[in-house]
Order: sequence, then structure tokens, then C-alpha cells
Amino acid sequence: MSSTGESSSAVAVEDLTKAYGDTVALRDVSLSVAPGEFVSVVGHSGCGKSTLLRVLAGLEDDFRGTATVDGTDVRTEGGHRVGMVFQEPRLLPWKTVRENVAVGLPRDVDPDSEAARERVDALLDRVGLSGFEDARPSELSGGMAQRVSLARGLAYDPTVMLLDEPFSALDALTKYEQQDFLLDLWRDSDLTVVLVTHDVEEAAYLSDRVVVLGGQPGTVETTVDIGEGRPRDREEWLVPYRDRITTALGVE
Ligand SMILES: Nc1ncnc2c1ncn2[C@@H]1O[C@H](COP(=O)(O)OP(=O)(O)OP(=O)(O)O)[C@@H](O)[C@H]1O
Repeated sequence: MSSTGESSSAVAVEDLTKAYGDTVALRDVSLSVAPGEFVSVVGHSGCGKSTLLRVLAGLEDDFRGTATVDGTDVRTEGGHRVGMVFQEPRLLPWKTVRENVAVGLPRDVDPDSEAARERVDALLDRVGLSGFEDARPSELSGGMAQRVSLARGLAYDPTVMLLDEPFSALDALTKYEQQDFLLDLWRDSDLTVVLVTHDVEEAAYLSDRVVVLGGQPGTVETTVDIGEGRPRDREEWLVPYRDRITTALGVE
């Protein structure tokens, strides 16, 4: 890949192959995500979706090919600014909401400083949780807990947000609310989003583009362009995109 290509993409993956021992999770995967783009990655269980996010988050250093965020190799320690949100909020139950978000602050920020407190409280305001700063995770609903984990991911001031099935543990109504919440947050920011999901409708509803991974090891089957038009209808509008994605997945 040319250096120009790397620097103009928020995320650039070229010929990525990742194995865990004898298990090859991803083979020759290439994809790029433009700054500010919202891209979803869908695929059957075990096709390497989480592995792809782990590579982008800098959590894996043993792979072949290249993976960059904002033109910087993901293996460069502290070199790229990504935030990560998982399926479960993974909050520390003994810490308050404010303290949980502060866990995500960069290492050079003193979490006890006034500046850190202001930054965390501003983030909690941004995710609609003002007034819950001193609450414990056990006092929150599932959707609220997931927004705390989003705020924790944002605390690092990321350019790229990686989300690994963040809504799959929520009931349908809460899931819709949180999806719209994420869209609003993304629209009001410069964030690039890479969302992993096996919910095809979620991918079509939220994304500019959907990358379909398939097989074991996972490879890119196809990419479906959804476009930028929003707001979207969850019913008829979704159907043709959903059908194209499910066809690519080999689902009837
Ligand atoms: N730490 C690990 N050690 C060994 N094998 C692993 C590890 N993590 C993932 N794998 C294997 O790599 C493959 C891809 O796993 P991965 O979790 O990335 O898939 P996925 O598409 O995210 O699946 P799911 O949708 O079920 O979460 C699977 O065969 C899995 O068993």
C-alpha cells in the first residue's frame, strides 16, 4: 500500500492474516475506512470479526500484513487513538460511574485532577448521563451501562471508535434507542466508527458501508454500499440492503 493511501484512510488493513496457533482466524483481509465514515463488519460466528477489531485496537501484535489507524501501524505503542466498546459494558462494580469513565483517560492525565473530572463529566453529559456521576453500575439499566462504557471509550479522545456487538445483549426497544443514540453521537463528532455485529438490519440501518466477512478463516466476501442518507426507515427502506447482505452471507 502506498503511504498516501495509508494517511488518507482512518483505518487501512492490507492482506491481514491472523492465526492463533493452528487456527487461522483471518486470511488476506483488506479494507479501508475513510475518516468520519461509519462501517459495519458482519459475518457468521467464528469468521474473525472480533479478531479484526482486536488487531485494530492494538491488542494483537502477531499477524501478517499491515493494519494502520490514521496512517500509524497499530503495533506502535500509544501511537494511535482508538476507543473500544464491547458487548458487555465491563464496568468495575466497586467504582462510581465517574471513576469507571476515568479508567479510559490517557495515561498522562491525572485521574484525580480537576481537569480530568471536568473532562469525564463533560463526557457523561455527552452520553446523556449527567446526574449519574456518583451512581454505581448496579444502579444503571443495561442501556445506561453501555453508554458509560461508550463514555469510557471516548475518554481517550479517539479518532476511531471500535464497537464489538455493543447492542446484542440489550432488549429490542433499548437496542433501537441506543442505535439512534450512537448515530447522533457519531454525527455530532469527527469520529470514524467500525462496528462489528451479526445483526444485518442493525448494520444496514447504521452504516455508510457494510463489509461482509465469510468463511473460516474469514475473508472479505463483499462490501455493500448503503450511502449517507439518514434518517432511515427501519422497515421497507432496509429490505433491499438486508437482502443483499444476507445473500452475501449465504442465508435464505
Ligand atoms: N484467543 C484465541 N485463541 C485461540 N483461538 C481463537 C482466539 N480468539 C479467537 N480464536 C479463534 O479464531 C476464530 C475467529 O474468532 P473471532 O472471535 O474473531 O470470531 P467472531 O466472528 O468474532 O465470532 P463471534 O461472532 O462468535 O464472536 C475462531 O475460530 C476462534 O475460535
